[in-house]
Amino acid sequence: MVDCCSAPGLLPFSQALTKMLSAITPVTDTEAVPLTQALGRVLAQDIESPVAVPPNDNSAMDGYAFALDSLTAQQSLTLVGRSMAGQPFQGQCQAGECVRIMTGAKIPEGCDTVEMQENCQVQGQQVEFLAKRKCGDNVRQTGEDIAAGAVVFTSGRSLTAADIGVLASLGVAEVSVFRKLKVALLSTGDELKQPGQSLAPGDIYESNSHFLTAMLNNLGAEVLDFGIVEDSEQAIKEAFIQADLQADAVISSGGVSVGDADYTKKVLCELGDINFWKIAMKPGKPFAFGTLPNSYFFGLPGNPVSALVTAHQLTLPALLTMQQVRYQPPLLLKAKTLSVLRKSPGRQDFQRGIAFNNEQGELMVKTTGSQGSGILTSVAEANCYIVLAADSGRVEAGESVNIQMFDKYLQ
Ligand SMILES: Nc1nc2c(c(=O)[nH]1)N[C@H]1C(S)=C(S)[C@@H](COP(=O)(O)OP(=O)(O)OC[C@H]3O[C@@H](n4cnc5c(N)ncnc54)[C@H](O)[C@@H]3O)O[C@H]1N2
Ligand code: MOO
Repeated sequence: MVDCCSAPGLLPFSQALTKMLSAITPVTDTEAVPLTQALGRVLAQDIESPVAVPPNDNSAMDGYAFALDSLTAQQSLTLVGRSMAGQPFQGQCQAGECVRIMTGAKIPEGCDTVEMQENCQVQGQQVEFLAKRKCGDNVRQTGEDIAAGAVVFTSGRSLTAADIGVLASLGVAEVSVFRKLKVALLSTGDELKQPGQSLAPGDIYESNSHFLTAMLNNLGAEVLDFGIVEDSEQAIKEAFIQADLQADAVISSGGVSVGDADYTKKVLCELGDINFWKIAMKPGKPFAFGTLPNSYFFGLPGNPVSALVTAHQLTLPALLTMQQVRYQPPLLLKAKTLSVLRKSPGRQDFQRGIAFNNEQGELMVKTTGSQGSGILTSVAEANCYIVLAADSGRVEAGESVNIQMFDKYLQ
């Protein structure tokens, strides 16, 4: 732990992230939820498939099922019955015979191949096959998606819409998930008013808790809104104590810099510990991370873009780790920049960009314009970060840069 009153140098972004994630102990309590409530929840069990998917060999086409051996002998087979999805053919298909079959219907005993009806000519009970087929054509094999007993998902997976479909296909009706995180939000600043209130001279509307609530909703956390806290040491202390009693994580914004009304770090030091403060990133330099007696503490800078970027790049991975989700570094893509990107060496930049394909199909990126920490529209207009290494300087148009596409938490 650093002494909060000392002035440490700027911690490189990747070191800050590693330090923070390694300090976190995840929640362990679990609960059972039905599939309808499982989206975005984190699995607390491995899922072993109780069945094969599909459970039977079945047809991929509407047409006729037969044994390929029959067809090599003659091009025309005798129709002996019908197999529908949910109403399989009951008998045994013999050599020289075929069965009318619909997509998804069970392949009859004695058949191994299906021909689509467009390649068949039917006259009475005789079906003529017009094309050549290989054994197994148009047959979906038992267990070709999932074998019975296979481990489909492991604990720590955040469930997506597709995952919920897969679980349903296994017949799983309810899953064990880790409990939701309780996250307290508070915004410090005498100048802040909530939307809907009127502004006095010098006031501004409070925006940080609003996008943070939206991001936390996307994460599936329970938000405890502690509202606006005045710029006084006592008020901030009382709010931190209350928030810490109720939440797993406390997120504040504002008051982490060096101004006369910046009490966040001081109070954190009195009540708990600062793990680190000040990161070599732009925006977001004065981000602070630490612990309160019962919770983790994330001190976001007040500037809205700085608060949003640090919440997304640092607090979110920490919350996911608390929630037992395995950390996966974001995917970086190479894009050619259309714009000149101004940058001075020293901090890792998370500039906001718009990625697109040009007429040649190349991945391009352009800046959203002014990158000031108060220009929140620079994030709203963007679909990606342009990530520039701490030691890099200005980037010329036409150069290749790393971009990180925005993920579901920002959408
Ligand atoms: N002398 C120095 N001054 C500053 C430094 C520095 O190193 N030395 N760092 C700058 C950087 S970088 C940032 S980022 C900011 C962070 O300051 P604070 O975290 O103390 O934030 P505040 O001063 O409270 O507010 C900054 C700015 O953001 C507005 N704000 C605050 N909360 C909200 C909210 N919930 N919704 C909307 N807007 C909010 C506030 O009105 C200010 O305009 O410090 C620099 N200064
Ligand atoms: O870190 Mo501040 O976010 O540069 O404005």
